[in-house]
Amino acid sequence: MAEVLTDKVIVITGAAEGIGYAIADSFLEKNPKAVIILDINEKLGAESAQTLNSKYGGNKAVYIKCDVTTDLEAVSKEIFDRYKTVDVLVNNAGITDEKLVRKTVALNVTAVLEWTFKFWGHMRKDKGGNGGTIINVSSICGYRRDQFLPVYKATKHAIMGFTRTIGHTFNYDLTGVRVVALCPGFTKTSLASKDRITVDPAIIRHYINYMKNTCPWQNPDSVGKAAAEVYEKGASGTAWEIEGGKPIVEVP
Ligand SMILES: NC(=O)c1ccc[n+]([C@@H]2O[C@H](COP(=O)([O-])OP(=O)(O)OC[C@H]3O[C@@H](n4cnc5c(N)ncnc54)[C@H](O)[C@@H]3O)[C@@H](O)[C@H]2O)c1
Ligand SMILES: CCCCC[C@H](O)/C=C/[C@H]1C=CC(=O)[C@@H]1CCCCCCC(=O)O
Repeated sequence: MAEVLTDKVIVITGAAEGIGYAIADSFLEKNPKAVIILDINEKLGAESAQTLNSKYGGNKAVYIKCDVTTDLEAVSKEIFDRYKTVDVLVNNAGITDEKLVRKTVALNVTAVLEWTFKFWGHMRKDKGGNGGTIINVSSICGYRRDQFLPVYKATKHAIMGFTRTIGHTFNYDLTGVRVVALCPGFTKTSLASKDRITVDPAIIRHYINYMKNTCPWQNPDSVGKAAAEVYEKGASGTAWEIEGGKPIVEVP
């Protein structure tokens, strides 16, 4: 049976812009109780919540300033105190920076694991929780093979292994918490904009050709809609590709 977002309390990390914002927008269409936007960008976070509230009414979008690499304890406590029950967590915040290995691993991997465990603990039916869903944003870089972005690829592969294990049927049957991965292809956001390229200069020419000739780009809205579909039908431990705005496909 399809899961529904109606009346759910949803937390999305890195949702001030880009894919996280598009997921917030698409989930608000389904009439949830609240969508909590966590982001380090205070100005954009507040503006984004305001834009979404103007669009949907009801002040359901709420911005809380948060660096997911340092603020887990304080912010999760604030959320649990205020809302009592959280039904959905989307671990979306992420970066590509091939030069800052520790920062990239801290955000793309360590934070995702720690936020998952905190909310998994809160949601676990066998520990008195109500069950729930955790969506981890990986990437096509979580399973594709090419010569680019080794650091970023390592982090997104890690998210695939983690999600498939913690979301394994055994763990789902034990806890009632669903954990799934979303794997977008190239999506027009700040993360993928050329002025932020940190790729080795020796391969940059190949990278630009690759981007020009091989990459079906999509808008963040396609990923937002895909996330709602994955929420509705994705079994625990599965991963879903969304590339070029085409229909979602389960990653084998
Ligand atoms: N854009 C793509 O092509 C693409 C493709 C596949 C997967 N992804 C993944 O999607 C996710 C979102 O990427 P995007 O393209 O929307 O990026 P983006 O840069 O447009 O947005 C990322 C958001 O995360 C926030 N953020 C950064 N560090 C943070 C921190 N420490 N704590 C809290 N918030 C923080 C930023 O302020 C920003 O609002 C990432 O995990 C990325 O790896 C992106
Ligand atoms: C050198 C890059 C070649 C691209 C090959 C790679 O398989 C593709 C990666 C993008 C597709 C989905 C993503 O998450 C990825 C987002 C790409 C963002 C690129 C930003 C590069 C940077 O800022 O260092």
